[in-house]
Amino acid sequence: MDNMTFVLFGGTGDLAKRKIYPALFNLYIDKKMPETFSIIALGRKETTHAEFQQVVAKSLETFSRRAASDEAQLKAFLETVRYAALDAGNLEDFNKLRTLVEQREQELNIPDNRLFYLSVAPEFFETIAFNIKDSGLGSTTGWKRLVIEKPFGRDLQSARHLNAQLSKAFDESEIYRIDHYLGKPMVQNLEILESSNPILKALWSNHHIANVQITASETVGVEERAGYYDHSGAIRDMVQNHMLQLLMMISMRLPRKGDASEVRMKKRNVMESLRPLNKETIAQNVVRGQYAAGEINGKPVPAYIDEPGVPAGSKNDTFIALRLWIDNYFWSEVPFYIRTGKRMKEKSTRIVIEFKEPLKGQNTNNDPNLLVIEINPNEGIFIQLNKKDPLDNEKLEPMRINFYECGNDLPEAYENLIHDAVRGDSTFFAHWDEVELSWQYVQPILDAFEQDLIPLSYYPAGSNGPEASDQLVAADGFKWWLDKPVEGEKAEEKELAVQR
Ligand SMILES: NC(=O)C1=CN([C@@H]2O[C@H](COP(=O)(O)OP(=O)(O)OC[C@H]3O[C@@H](n4cnc5c(N)ncnc54)[C@H](OP(=O)(O)O)[C@@H]3O)[C@@H](O)[C@H]2O)C=CC1
Ligand SMILES: O=C1O[C@H](COP(=O)(O)O)[C@@H](O)[C@H](O)[C@H]1O
Repeated sequence: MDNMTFVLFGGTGDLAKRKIYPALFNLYIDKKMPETFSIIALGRKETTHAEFQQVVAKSLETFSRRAASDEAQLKAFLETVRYAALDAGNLEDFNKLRTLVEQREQELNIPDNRLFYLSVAPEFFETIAFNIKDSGLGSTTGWKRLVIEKPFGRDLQSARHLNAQLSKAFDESEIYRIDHYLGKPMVQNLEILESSNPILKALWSNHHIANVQITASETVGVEERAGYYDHSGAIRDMVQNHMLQLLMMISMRLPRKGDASEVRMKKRNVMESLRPLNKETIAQNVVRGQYAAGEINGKPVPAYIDEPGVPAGSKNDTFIALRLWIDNYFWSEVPFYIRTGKRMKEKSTRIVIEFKEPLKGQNTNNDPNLLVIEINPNEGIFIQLNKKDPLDNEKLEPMRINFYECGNDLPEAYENLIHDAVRGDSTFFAHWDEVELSWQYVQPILDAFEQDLIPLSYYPAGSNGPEASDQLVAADGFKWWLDKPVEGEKAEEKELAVQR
């Protein structure tokens, strides 16, 4: 791994403290950082290097999953950190930053390989990229990389504009767009699961798969983020990026583990094969929801509309369900369902693959075979098969074979992604083609919401979403799998003697 400098814009921010310093530190402890590296943190206020190293120490103490083996190890890590005051719009600050970066490169005798991490509000992305260029910070003889946080635009047009601007300072191969779902260990497992297991590979198509369900449900509400969320909604916050990335990862067909360019091509193929939505089809395929008052874990919670900072009469979407079709050789006729929402019954990100019933029409009443990939908060895989009921020879009953990734000491998404960016592997970052095609796919939905063409369905907080979402799936003869029953509702599924 090349020795390098990690320049962190937004080094005083929430994300830096909660995720980025802990990730860098954990990688350092696990010997996954280059032998010699320099970290330069940036914020607007003046602070000394020593004072800021204590800020980092505090963030590690609070948020790191790993502890230093001794004082010397912690001290050595903190010693890599320097702080500089910088305003994104002030070129002179960038000139001073260049001097500091070069000075550290000389002190540490490392080449001018520079990774610029933009952990700042999106309004600063373009300005910072330009000032990196104009100050000469980006004119390296070594490599340079730009790691950029979400959101990448707020619609197709603004995303295209942002990309065109960034491209003036960085090549596409140098831009690493973070989608933290791509850093989740189970998501990074998806390509391996298909490409290295002949059993699954043989079944991975419309011959055997009846439908695919991708759920990301949360119990939290809008929290203190109404200012952002009310202009974003679940469609921009979750669907355009995380949910479509999960769709690409589960449906791309890789003959073997691919490198970044193969994965990128396969993901693009999926997005190009998505059947576009239009004014005629959109209402049958999209459910827009918003939470009403309800209960989460036995505690009453307010409706979205009554949350602090939410404007009166807001029709913002806190829930989306979608039916999508991938019109290619492998997936034609297989519905993919996506569902995500806030204030739902449980926190769960999972993918359920329902297999076709081979004896369809013969009245077997078997439960279908399922392959379930649990992404969050548990990481695991289970397969549902059928077996004979030992007490009744005539009866079949479902059984589940479970695998759970154990240990709570697994690397976090940010750790995986920062490790990849430092190594120069962009496989698990969102490439421009995918981002553009994702915006292209959701744009008609944004327009329909804007024009109020899709009814807003309300759902009680603590439920599994609006009824319209169940109807979307039921219309094709399916149901959402594994939903926890809500209070007072009869469990549809027999409780299985399995540890879940
Ligand atoms: N926090 C999170 O969990 C997540 C955040 N993100 C994304 O990460 C980015 C950062 O978010 P977050 O850390 O929460 O934001 P914060 O508001 O906590 O931090 C913003 C950072 O930007 C700096 N900043 C503000 N104005 C300027 C300026 N004019 N010039 C230079 N620096 C400036 C602030 O420095 P100062 O000390 O001077 O105020 C601070 O370091 C955003 O794009 C967000 O969407 C993505 C996923 C999750
Ligand atoms: O990006 C975001 O993701 C979180 C959910 O992430 P998870 O890792 O907890 O599943 C979501 O709460 C937030 O609104 C969104 O911006």
